[in-house]
Amino acid sequence: MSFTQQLRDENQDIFQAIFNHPFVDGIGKKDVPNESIAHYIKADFEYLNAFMRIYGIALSKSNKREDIRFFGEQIQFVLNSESHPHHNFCDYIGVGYEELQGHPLPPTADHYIKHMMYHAQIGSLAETIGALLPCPWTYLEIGYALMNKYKPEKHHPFYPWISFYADERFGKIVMEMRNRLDEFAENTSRDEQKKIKEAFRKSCQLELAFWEMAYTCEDWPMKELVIGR
Ligand SMILES: Cc1ncc(C[n+]2csc(CCO)c2C)c(N)n1
Repeated sequence: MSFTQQLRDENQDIFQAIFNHPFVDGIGKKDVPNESIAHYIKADFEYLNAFMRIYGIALSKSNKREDIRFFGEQIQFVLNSESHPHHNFCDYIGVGYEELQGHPLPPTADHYIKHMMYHAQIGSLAETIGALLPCPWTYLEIGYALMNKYKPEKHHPFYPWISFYADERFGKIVMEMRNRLDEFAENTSRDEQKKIKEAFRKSCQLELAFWEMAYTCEDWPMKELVIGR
C-alpha cells in the first residue's frame, strides 16, 4: 500500500466526520445559515493568502524543475480559480466579495495556517506537503460525497461549489501531491515518516475544526483587543 493511501486509511475517522459535519452536509441539503457562510468566506479569503505563501515556501524547497512548475501553477490556481467557489457562496448570501475580505483570522483558522507555516519553515519538502495535502484532498472527497449523495442538478444553489471540487482537474492536483509525497516517503527514515503523519493528521483535524469554526461563527474572546493585520 502506498504511503499516502496509508495516510488516508489512518484518517478515515476524520474524513467521515467532515462529510457528516452540518456545514458540509448542509451544502448538499441547501441548509447552511447565511452568517456561517459569511464567517467561512472571511476566514477562507485570508486562509488562501496564507496557503499561497506556503506554496511559495514549498517552491523554494524544490530541487526539480517539475516541482517548481507544480507549486508555481498551484499559486496561480489558488489566485485565479479558488475565488469561483467563494463567489458561489457570496452570491447565495447576497453579499459582495470585497466586504468579506481583510478580516482577522478566527482562532481555528489562525491555528491552521500557523501549523502549516511551522512545518513549511522547519521541515522538509515532504513534511510541508504532508501538512498541505489534507486541504485539497478533503475538498475533493467532499465534492464527490455531495455529488453522490444529493446528485445536484444545475439549478441547485451550490452546484457551482460542488462541481468545482468534484472535478477531474481537481483530482489531478491531489494525485500530483500524493505522487510527490509517496516518492519522498520511500526514501526517508521512519522518524521523518512519523513527522509527516503527524503533520497530515493535524491538518485533517484542523480541516474539520475549520468547518465547525465557520458553522458556529467562532471568534476571539475580548475581540476588541485583537489587532487587525
Ligand atoms: C480551509 C480550506 N481548506 C481547503 C480549501 C480548498 N483549497 C484551498 S487552496 C487549495 C489548493 C489548491 O492547490 C484548495 C484545495 C479551502 N478553500 N479552505
